[in-house]
Amino acid sequence: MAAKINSLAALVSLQASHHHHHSTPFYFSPFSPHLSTTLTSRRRSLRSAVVARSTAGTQPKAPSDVDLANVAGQDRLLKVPISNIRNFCIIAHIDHGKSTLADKLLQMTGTVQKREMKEQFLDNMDLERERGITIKLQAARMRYVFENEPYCLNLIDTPGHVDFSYEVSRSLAACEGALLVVDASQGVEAQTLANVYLALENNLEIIPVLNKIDLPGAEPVRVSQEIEEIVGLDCSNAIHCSAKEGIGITEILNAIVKRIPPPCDTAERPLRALIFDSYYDPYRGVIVYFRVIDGTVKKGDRIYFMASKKDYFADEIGVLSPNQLQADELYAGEVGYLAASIRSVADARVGDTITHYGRKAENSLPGYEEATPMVFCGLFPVDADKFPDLRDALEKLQLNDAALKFEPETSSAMGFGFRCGFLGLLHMEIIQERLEREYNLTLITTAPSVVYRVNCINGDTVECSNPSLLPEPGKRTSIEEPYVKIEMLTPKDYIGPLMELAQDRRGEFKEMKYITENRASITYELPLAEMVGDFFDQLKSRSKGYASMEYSFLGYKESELIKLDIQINGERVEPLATIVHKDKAYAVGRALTQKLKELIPRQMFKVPIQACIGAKVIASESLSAIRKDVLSKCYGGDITRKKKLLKKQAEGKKRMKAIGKVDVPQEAFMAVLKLEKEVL
Ligand SMILES: Nc1nc2c(ncn2[C@@H]2O[C@H](COP(=O)(O)OP(=O)(O)OP(=O)(O)O)[C@@H](O)[C@H]2O)c(=O)[nH]1
Repeated sequence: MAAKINSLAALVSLQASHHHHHSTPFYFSPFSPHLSTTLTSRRRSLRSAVVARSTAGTQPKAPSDVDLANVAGQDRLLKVPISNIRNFCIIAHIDHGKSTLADKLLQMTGTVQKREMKEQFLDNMDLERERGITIKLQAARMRYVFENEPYCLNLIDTPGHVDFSYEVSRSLAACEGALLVVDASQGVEAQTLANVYLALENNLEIIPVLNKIDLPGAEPVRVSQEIEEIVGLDCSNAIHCSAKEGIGITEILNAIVKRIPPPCDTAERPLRALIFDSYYDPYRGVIVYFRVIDGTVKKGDRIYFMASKKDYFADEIGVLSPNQLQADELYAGEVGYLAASIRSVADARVGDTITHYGRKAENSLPGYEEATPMVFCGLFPVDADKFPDLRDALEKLQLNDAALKFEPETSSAMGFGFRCGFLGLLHMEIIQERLEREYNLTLITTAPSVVYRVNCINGDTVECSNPSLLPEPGKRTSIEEPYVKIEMLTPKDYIGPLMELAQDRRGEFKEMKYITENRASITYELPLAEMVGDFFDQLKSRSKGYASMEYSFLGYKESELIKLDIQINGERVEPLATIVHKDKAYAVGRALTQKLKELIPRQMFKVPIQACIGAKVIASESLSAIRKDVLSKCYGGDITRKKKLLKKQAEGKKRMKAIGKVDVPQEAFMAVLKLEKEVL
């Protein structure tokens, strides 16, 4: 299964994937409720199976029941005293073995069996699996007996990608401890570091785990030292394990019990439960995943969401084993789910606090944030009739994704579409792909853009994410753009090429430290817009795959930016307009016009292709005219070939956008947009 990652996906995919036979997520997809096409019909049956189970309230006949058969009734809910509850998550860099380890923990505790996991959990997240990343998170409750005492271990999963770092921080806040999994044949990576810092901020007990010790190249001692030096974490009692071979799993389970503290017993206080995930289920409304911090919540309770200020009745509550299993009541320290006929995830956002309507908590839990889109692009259906379908699809996706923003946009070239805002590039890529795959829409996507702040002469500051709406030069005094801080971790051999890359992207060098003899950390500040390119691909290729990186948002800074327009046959093509730094305008203009010349089929007349700044043409190409009919080539020839050609032409036509008199194939847009991202 080749991961279909184009440069855009990979670019920000700080951890883009090469997981061809990636094993894992054992969760079902919160992204899968709206299903279409063959790909998803399997998901539908899975989902209804799960729904049927949890609503029927019967003991489901899943393979895990064989193991749990002797654990009757309430015991299936794993009720234990709070002192025997442990809530933890796993922090790991992509590919270091988080999912393999999670699977093993579930198997060893008899929570799920191997077969069930494959069929039931692994198949659920095609999109995630292809990308080899965990997009969204869920939880699983395990029963583990240690020194004759039953324990309830709640594993809360964290998404691995920086676009979702807010979600990561909320799931960490729902735990008392974390396993820090590091590949003993690799070492600490940038992404791991970022999440370790988040865990430390949340006061989590961190258990270092060195995975893949079965590999001949494993160097657990060296990697332990690396963790001690970089993270400052005591690794004298780090656990050596092989998730694949099942070595060290019992030690990990024992360490979870012994080293991670139990939750505080605050069941008497007014209810406060932290939402760490939610997804929209078309049958039951939003399913909310939460950790009870204080108090208790019962089935039927009238609950109140403190940030969205909405109230609902909790029709159903339960635990995740990892299938949903109904319960009557959940206490402080426990992790579970609830359904309350909530119509949109916006009402039950990650990070919000659930309390009782009748006995409200005084303060909500700290850390709630509104989602702020960082990256924008225009989405237009190739077929104009599909505009209402696109709107419906976006509305449905939004039910499940409070971070997705969109508003209608009209463009003379593209017709009706939407300008959409995303948390980051991976998020954007996921939404685009779901629209195409699950809703069968063929879309033209404009180049992703960041949000610029334009200071106008009249004193106003306007936010602009759409290059074609940038106020005229005469009306503005300056433009500010968002900056990020990036930290790259790399073997010392690649320091040069990576610094060159950052410098090319208008990066400002901040610092370099050797973290071990052979590895360095390099910090730069650079414009976010420069990362909305093939930055990550470049980082990987220039370091032969060895470097990793992490970025965080810094704030806005003034830059010398201008708008670059493209004209085809004298007509401005708005979707191809971009905002570029003035020093790059010529190079970008030249590259774009050349690429367009290659991609636009020749017409019956001569077509000039130009790049302009205002009225000034800075690069220009021209497409010469053709006269010959395409069919003349096989005139008198074989009729099936002729039919094929005609059919191909007709198909090509559908995917064309008329720019004035010129038909521009969608491929040209795509290629140019990609190029823009690369050159910019
Ligand atoms: N040799 C060896 N390979 C392992 C071990 N654990 C995991 N792997 C392999 O490493 C690769 C990545 O493992 P995953 O568990 O998918 O990694 P992950 O960190 O969960 O990655 P994401 O889910 O994509 O974030 C897979 O090919 C695993 O089979 C191990 O202990 N030894």
